[in-house]
Amino acid sequence: MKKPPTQDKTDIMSRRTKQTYDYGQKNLCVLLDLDQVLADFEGHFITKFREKFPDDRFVQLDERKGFYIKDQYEKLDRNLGDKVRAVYIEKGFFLDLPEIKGAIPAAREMAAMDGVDVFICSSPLTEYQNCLSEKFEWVEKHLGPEWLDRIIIAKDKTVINGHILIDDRPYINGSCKSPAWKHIVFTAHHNRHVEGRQRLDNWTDGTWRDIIEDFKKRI
Ligand SMILES: O=c1ccn([C@@H]2O[C@H](COP(=O)(O)O)[C@@H](O)[C@H]2O)c(=O)[nH]1
Ligand SMILES: [Mg+2]
Repeated sequence: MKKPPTQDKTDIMSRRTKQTYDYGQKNLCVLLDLDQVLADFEGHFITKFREKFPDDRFVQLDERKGFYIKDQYEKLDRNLGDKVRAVYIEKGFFLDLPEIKGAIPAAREMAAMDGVDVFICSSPLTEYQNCLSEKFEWVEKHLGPEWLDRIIIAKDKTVINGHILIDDRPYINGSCKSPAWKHIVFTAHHNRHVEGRQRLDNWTDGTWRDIIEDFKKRI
């Protein structure tokens, strides 16, 4: 465990988070996914897809099934896969994602809670050219520049340390077979068929506070 700093309060890491030092207490480390947890990827996708391809078939939100939109559209028509991709790799797509209702005030309140550190943990598209910088811009625009130091970009979230990962992707696999975090599934249309998982359904009914308080007691 890290030793407490001697006197240098300008140490950059101690400014970034309510850092856990070896004072015999521990902060709960919460990892928040970005797309479909803080930012409405699916809703924005449909709007943009219908604008760009008004004559094509599309999948209504309440008919979504499976994590990747592209996979479901390709089942409708195999030519739709490239059109789906064209929508979300376009410049501005990630920057213009609307907020998931209540996510921003909840993230701010969570980060201000005693004994809680919050990070944003997001996977980039492999076609990262617009997506990567726009994820940072989105966080700066919606949460503020002080949150830029809390962004973790990882293709493989299983190797990231933390106590809780709140993420809409129902199955998160990677090279670490027993990740440090407990996965709380953030409910989305595409994952509502998945059973037997601890969930957070929304940011508006206050249940996120109960989850955080419960985990604070367990660490
Ligand atoms: O249908 C799709 C296609 C791509 N994505 C992308 O996957 C990652 C997931 O990111 P998280 O921040 O971990 O949610 C991201 O690059 C999306 O653009 C998707 O979510 N759905
Ligand atoms: Mg997501």
